[in-house]
Amino acid sequence: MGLLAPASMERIVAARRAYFDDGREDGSLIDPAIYRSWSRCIAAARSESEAIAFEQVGRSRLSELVQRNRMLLEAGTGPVADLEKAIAGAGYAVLLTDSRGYAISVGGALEQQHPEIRQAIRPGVDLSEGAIGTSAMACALKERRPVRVFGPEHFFSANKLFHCAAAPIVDPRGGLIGTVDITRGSSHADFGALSLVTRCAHAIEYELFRRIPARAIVTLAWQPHSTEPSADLILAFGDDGEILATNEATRRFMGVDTYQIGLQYEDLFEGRFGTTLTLLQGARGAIPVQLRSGICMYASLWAREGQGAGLAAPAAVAVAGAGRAVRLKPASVPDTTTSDFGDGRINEELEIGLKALHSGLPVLVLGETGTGKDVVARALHERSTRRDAAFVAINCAAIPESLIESELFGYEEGAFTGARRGGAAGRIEQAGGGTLFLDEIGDMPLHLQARLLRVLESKEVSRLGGSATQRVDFQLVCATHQDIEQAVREGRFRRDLYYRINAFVLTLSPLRLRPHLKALACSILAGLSDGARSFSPEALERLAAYPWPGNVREFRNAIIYAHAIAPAGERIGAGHFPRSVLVPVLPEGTATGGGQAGVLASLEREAMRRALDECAGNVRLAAKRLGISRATLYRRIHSGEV
Ligand SMILES: Nc1ncnc2c1ncn2[C@@H]1O[C@H](COP(=O)(O)OP(=O)(O)OP(=O)(O)O)[C@@H](O)[C@H]1O
Repeated sequence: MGLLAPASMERIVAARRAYFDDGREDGSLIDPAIYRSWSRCIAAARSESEAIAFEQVGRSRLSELVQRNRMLLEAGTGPVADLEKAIAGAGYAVLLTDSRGYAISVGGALEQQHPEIRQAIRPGVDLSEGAIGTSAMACALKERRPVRVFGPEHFFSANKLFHCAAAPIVDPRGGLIGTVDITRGSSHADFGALSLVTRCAHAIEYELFRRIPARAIVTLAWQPHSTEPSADLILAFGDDGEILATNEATRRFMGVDTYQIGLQYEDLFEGRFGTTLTLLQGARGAIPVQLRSGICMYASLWAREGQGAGLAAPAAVAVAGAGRAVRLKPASVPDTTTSDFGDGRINEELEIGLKALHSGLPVLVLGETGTGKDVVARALHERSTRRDAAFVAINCAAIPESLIESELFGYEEGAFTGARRGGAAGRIEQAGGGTLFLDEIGDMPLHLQARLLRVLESKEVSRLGGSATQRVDFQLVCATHQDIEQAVREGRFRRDLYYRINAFVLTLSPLRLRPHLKALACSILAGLSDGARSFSPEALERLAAYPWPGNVREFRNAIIYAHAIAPAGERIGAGHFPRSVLVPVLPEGTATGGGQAGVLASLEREAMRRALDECAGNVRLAAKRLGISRATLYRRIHSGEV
């Protein structure tokens, strides 16, 4: 059917009779979506000659509808006004419906419509298939695609006056949230109606994208110079490269349920998120990126109002009232400068860690992946006397071994092929006066461990290819998820360096062993919603019952997800969490081994099975989603536990 000119009304009327009298279908004349709708109406024992009442909900239901769909209404304001302007001369009324088919905003050329149409197009009228039979909005909602419905294509003869076209509106997480529809009493020269509603729906979807508290919104295109966002794939990334949202085109193109929690940049692209982001920030236009499937595309930062280029600066933007943008605290990064870290024991240890740093001793932070080692390192810096100087973080596992030496120690001009003219300072030099954070120090190559030890002991650094030394003064924080004592025993980590960096060890326990999960959940939610939202008691119970193999990272992502999908103004309930979190809570002692440990083990197995299920058996993706290593997941599968 697509965007063809309307078929003549007589032929449509004849095709309708052929269906109603003999069940014959003509898919070349009538959209199969309409046949499917007719068949549902017949199955519901409706008769085409029934009278239809376009009933409006009462005032309090209407204000509830408006409140529940506030986000859609706000995002729709601009695009709908543009659409109304574009079609003012063509006599169309324009309306938005919610996901159930209730009209939530109406406008356009209402006064030009027949009284029957005006009666239907009022806010709060139920325009779902169950109420008014086949219509463009009902078909668009059912089929998740734009649909046009001419007069006699409506199931009820009483609606043959209406000629309408509607397109579904999908939110950035893939949820169907409503439709935009144009309706009028004449079918004359209806070219372009479908295309117009489709463009308006896309414009609303882009508006919704703008409101995501993302670290970066990236568009992908085939050519380096594409400027038309509607042709692009769009992805929103969180601070750690987690995928917060994608548009429908991306979901279809990537063939993955990208709005499911847990997918990271690295699951879809070659290379690391941090590196790509740095390149994007430095680039004037698009940069080439490679998908894991081998396909090459061009990525650009999506410029958003009031922001440079697709970067949600340190502060995120949310919307208050009628489209007014307000600044919030960073969406996901805890406020590390306050004394409350969401956990009493960690707060106390941080205080001791600070004293160690102030006495010139290093701090070593240990913990499983995602427990917050990076956050703790930053908190130490921000609360220390050196907070006004640089915080220089280097991830020893992320930098190729061939580059780590020059990264850390810097180099002189001519030190190696490609060395910059004038040389470059290393990260250690850059940390002068401030804090050097060596993340994943357990992965540092042995030969560099010796050099690092010399720097720590002498407080002097010499650049690669140079002989001069320079005094450096920094406070040192290191972190690793490795069992570093084991690494020392196995000779993978130098014992002398270990003793040099472990003056004070701050161990972050896995989330499943922390007693204050609910308080942490509330503090993360307060940061996201500026204190405006809360959890239901069941939601808090569910959070406390899940084993969180991905630790705070997975926990925080689940809360961001629930905050995004729970309707505005509603408390966050257990049902708003991602599927993987909704594991059944087993009564104590029912799992193998009995007792709390047995229950935890059983929940862990359940979480692993679910993750494997949701990732269609892809162990790499499932391990990533769970925040555990691939080797661990393979081991659990092969041992028959999962
Ligand atoms: N106390 C906290 N409150 C809110 N969010 C937190 C807290 N601790 C950690 N997070 C969040 O959890 C995520 C993981 O934290 P972080 O990167 O510090 O963990 P990590 O232990 O360094 O992980 P990895 O070993 O994988 O690098 C981050 O997005 C961080 O913002």
